[in-house]
Amino acid sequence: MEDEQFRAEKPRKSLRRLPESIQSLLGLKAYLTPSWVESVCHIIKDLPSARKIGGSPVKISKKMESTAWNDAENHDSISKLHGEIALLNTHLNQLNLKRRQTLNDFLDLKGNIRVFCRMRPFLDDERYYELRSIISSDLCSVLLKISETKCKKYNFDRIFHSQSTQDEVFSEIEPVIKSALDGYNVCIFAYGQTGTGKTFTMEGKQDSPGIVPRGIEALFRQALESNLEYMFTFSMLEIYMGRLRDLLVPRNRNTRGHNAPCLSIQTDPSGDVEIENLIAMKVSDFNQVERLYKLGTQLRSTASTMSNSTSSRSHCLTRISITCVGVNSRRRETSKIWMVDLGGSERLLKTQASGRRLQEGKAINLSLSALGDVISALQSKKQHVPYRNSKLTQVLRDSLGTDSKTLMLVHVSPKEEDLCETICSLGFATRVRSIHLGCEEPAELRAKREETMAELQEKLKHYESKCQNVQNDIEILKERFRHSARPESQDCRNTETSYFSTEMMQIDGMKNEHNAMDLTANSRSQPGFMRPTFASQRKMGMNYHTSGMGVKKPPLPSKRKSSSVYAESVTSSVNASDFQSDYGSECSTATISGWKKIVDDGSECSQSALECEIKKIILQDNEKPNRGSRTSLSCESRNVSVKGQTNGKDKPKHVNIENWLHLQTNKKTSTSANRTKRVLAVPVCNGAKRCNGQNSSMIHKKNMNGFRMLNSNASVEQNAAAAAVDNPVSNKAMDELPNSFESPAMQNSESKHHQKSNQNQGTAEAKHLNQHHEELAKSSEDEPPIVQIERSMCKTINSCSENLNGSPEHIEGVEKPYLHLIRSRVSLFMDTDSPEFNQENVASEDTTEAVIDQNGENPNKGTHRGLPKTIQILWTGALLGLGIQSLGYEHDFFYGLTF
Ligand SMILES: Nc1ncnc2c1ncn2[C@@H]1O[C@H](COP(=O)(O)OP(=O)(O)OP(=O)(O)O)[C@@H](O)[C@H]1O
Repeated sequence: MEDEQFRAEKPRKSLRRLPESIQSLLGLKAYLTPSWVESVCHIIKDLPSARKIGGSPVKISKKMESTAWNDAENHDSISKLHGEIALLNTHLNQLNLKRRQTLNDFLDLKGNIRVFCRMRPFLDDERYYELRSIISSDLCSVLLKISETKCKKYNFDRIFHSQSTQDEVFSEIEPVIKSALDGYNVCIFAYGQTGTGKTFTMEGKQDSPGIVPRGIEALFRQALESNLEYMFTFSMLEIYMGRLRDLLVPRNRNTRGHNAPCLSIQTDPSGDVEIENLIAMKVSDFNQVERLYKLGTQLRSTASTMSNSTSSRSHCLTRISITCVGVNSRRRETSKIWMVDLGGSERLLKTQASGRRLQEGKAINLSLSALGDVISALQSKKQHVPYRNSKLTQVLRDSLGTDSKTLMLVHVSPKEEDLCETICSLGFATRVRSIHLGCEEPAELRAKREETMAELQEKLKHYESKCQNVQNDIEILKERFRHSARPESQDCRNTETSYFSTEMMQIDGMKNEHNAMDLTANSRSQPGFMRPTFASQRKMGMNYHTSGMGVKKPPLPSKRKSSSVYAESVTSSVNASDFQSDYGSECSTATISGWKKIVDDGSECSQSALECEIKKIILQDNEKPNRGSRTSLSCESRNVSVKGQTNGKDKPKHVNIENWLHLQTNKKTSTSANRTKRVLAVPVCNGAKRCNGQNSSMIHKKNMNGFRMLNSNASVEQNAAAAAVDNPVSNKAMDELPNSFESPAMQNSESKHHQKSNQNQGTAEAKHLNQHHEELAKSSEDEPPIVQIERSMCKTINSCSENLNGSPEHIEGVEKPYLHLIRSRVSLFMDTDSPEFNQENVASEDTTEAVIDQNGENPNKGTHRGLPKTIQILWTGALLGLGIQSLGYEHDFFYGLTF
């Protein structure tokens, strides 16, 4: 019996171990012959399953049995948990739908366009006036003391008196922020006279943050609490004197702002507005937004006025776009919140502004008036809404209307001397409310409305707490799920990609940048008439950042792109390291229809998606959205995009905001260096001494050459700037550079500072320059002969130039007349022949432009044109002569020539 049992056990044991043995042997397969490996593989394939050996079920050991049982149990519990989570999610979605509906009803009753009034307190230096405040208020009305005997009452949706806190103000704002998450466009304005606290309300102070930081914080918090996955992008722009300017791109004064891509407003047939070329940075936490916002506010146009030392001279618009795909109950797939700090309204007669301040004031007043017209038309449900009357209303077109929520905070000053402005502001508010004095809502109706609103508010609270409870349950289940799930399933979960790829938005910027560079490069190789005009270059952002050369270029997008070109640009992935771009374009509304198509099939784009880069649709190859799987993904992947900020595994591949901010900081610090670029065409490169001579025009040309050779080197720019200090022409050019944005005071101080530092650096930099020439010459061994000739010539010129004062006639074996010839030749090489200097030539286009700017014509024009041909002819002739001589035909040749 025992023997039988032993015999029966033995093969079973060895059979059980067989797969393990073979597997371990397979580990050594690198060392075994291929035929052996093949035969072993066949054995594995032919091996009967563990359960059936010899036609009858094999007895499974207790341990295996219990493991299998555990596995099955585990599997059951996991699938049960999965089911429960899915069920709760469905329930949560239903609750959310009800909550959304209730909130919307509540806001509808409150009014989709509401006007609040905020009274500024007396500031420390105004305490003297305190007793003579002209304004008093209750909850919904303001009483303005016009004279000793006359008062005027203005009604609002809510009044914030002078002691109201930022918290109180935000309590009215918070519901509309929720509404934005639900897919409604929201617009919040701060309106008022200069110095009445608009920026204080919107931005706030460190200890009392305003609507923008609170709103953004609330957005992220609410997104976190929700079971949906959101993607946020941040943009900031200003409207200054009727022009749009991206506040996330520092302007370059030297190119008159031409390096920044032109922002243009696009509206699609459905009425959605997009701003072409506006940067939309993907943000996933409050910190990122805060830093971007700081960058934007630093770049905003402000100036000191009689009323406010840091008066905003433009309208500052902050936009948060919220995208949530696959939730049908949401009003829109992408909604946006605009938070607008309007420029201060002012009575120009009173401020006695002149010049630029006057123009700014006029522009602000005009656009405010247009805004008033639009809101008033919307309130009174007019057929025609005059959106087109100003840039401000064009930009906000889709966020001002019955389908969106608009809040306006009108700010007033309590000072008696500001009475006229206060009357104007309150008059504006009345017009915006479209409720004429005496035509207020009857008390009975109002009471009924308030009653319904209170009911809705209760209902809303109920739904919110229910949603919160369900959300908590889901979290608990998820936690259990995480614990009980096996590593494989966790791996599976980890590989689930978030719908919103981390690169999504920023990469488009890169692509746009690359395309822009590509266009620039291509356009250079095209004949002049085929190149895009300057205006169209700006529109495409082509002349922005020509410095980022050497980047692999995608195909040139044509004006009317074929769908295949677009599909390529949409789906190709971009390396993190490629991120050199610092701007991107936002999808214009023309592309929206195309976008939807791409989201569906990931490869096609309709013809309507032309003229601008598709920003939102650029996904990694492996991250094409799968709409069908959205519901299941949303639950888990939310951790990646919103919650999992600290999750190492889910870290974004690009720290784009870091890059961006770094780039912007660099750009800001290099603004002065850029400025010198524009005067680089002006004399002196090799030492400031040479500038003083009377041959300034000749030296001018020489230094153009020197600059081109080393243009990319920052020290050269400084050197040239140092040289420019000695040259009155260049200084004049520098001072005369038009600056449509910065205040003259700023320009002067910057310019002075710059000149001073350059003077100090001049001599040292000149030495450095020469050293650099030497280094370049040393590193030229592997170069083509033509480049080597250039280098040796440059070297000679430099050494000649250094000795110019000591030995004017004959230097290092080069006679002075030939020196100019060599220089001219070098310049020719650099202009046309040497591929090495192409980049520098690109950058030096500005230089030429600067020279044209100063003198009205290009001094280089025609100077060298005839010379190369003459030299070439002479050189060819000499070679020919030598050849003929060596052949012994010189007599015949010259004899023939005489005839
Ligand atoms: N509610 C308030 N509580 C305390 N200080 C306030 C309040 N409102 C405004 N201030 C102060 O008043 C001054 C002017 O405010 P602010 O710069 O916000 O005005 P503004 O309307 O934005 O002006 P401008 O239109 O010229 O930009 C600031 O010093 C600000 O701190």
